[in-house]
Amino acid sequence: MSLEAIRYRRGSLQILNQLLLPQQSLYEEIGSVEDGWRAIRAMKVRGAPAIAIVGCLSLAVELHTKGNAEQTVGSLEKFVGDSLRYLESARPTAVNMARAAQELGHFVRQEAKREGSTAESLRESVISWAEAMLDKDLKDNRSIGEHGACHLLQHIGKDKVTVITHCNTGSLATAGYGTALGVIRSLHAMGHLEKVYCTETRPYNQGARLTAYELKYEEIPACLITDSMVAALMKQLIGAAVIVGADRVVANGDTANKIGTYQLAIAAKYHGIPFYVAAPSTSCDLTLEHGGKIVIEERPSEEVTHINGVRVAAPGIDVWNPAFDVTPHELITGGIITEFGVFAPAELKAGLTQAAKKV
Ligand SMILES: CSC[C@H]1O[C@H](OP(=O)(O)O)[C@H](O)[C@@H]1O
Repeated sequence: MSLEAIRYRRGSLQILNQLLLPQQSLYEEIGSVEDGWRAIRAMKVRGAPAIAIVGCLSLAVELHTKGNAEQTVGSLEKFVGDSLRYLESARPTAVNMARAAQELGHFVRQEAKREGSTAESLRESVISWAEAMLDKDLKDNRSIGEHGACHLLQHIGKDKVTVITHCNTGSLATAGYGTALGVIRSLHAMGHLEKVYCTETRPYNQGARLTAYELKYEEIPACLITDSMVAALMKQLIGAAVIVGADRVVANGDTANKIGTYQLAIAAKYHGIPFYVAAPSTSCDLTLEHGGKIVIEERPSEEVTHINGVRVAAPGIDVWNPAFDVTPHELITGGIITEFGVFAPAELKAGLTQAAKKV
């Protein structure tokens, strides 16, 4: 069984504090929307899908444990709407929390208008909606794993595939199994994975601290490299592919992902290595026509100048610390792997629109 970033039962939400991994494996209670916002902002929990799931479940837990008899349908509807907008503000780039806020907000407005709706029935509906996100994300990730593994085997032309991946897109970024790491898990389970090279992913070190941890935990053949080693590695690889996750894939296929993804894509293009993005449709935002519209989160300079609280940079030096960059769709040469299948960037919008009609 893979690691659990999120532990939930009705009335209780715990998150694995990822700032402490791999040295310490400690779960923390999330008892309210405020707790959820703080944990997401501090990156105790991170990863586009996990952010949305923890955000919505923090609301579910607060509704279950602090809901009161004085609440009316109107006051509850307002509380849910205000809470969702607040949770969206924790981190702006990943679209999943914003999508969940929009969809859950629409659901609540519809439920509130329903004949016979009560505060209790509305509270129950919101909690169930949030709880359903866990199973859906896990199901989506297994489908992404299957579609991605099959596509790679058909197109890489080798019985065993070597994969380069960036950041963390596994069970620690989702409800389980992972997106890009889900494809890696599927290739490994099918006996078609040669090796995974995971980048350390400065400055938060999701690769060295989280992806390496997941891969070693499951004894998946892996090798850790620094971000600066990627091009030199690519020069010597045969039968390789790059698979990364996404925080926001927009209508033309441009993709916001962890800082460093863009240069990985440039190096892959130069070396003729197919570059894939693995993302559920919940990480796609078809309302934005291109990547120039994506807001890129900038984080505290201490994340660059310090590691585990120890200063590694000269005092007083200026720092630029964007958490993400945008990879243009032209560099996503392998395709975009979703739970509905693998799409070329130009096919994504039509493919997801068509798939959504069948759901
Ligand atoms: C399946 S997670 C997608 C995405 O989220 C990560 O960012 P962060 O660790 O800052 O939340 C990274 O960009 C992953 O690729």
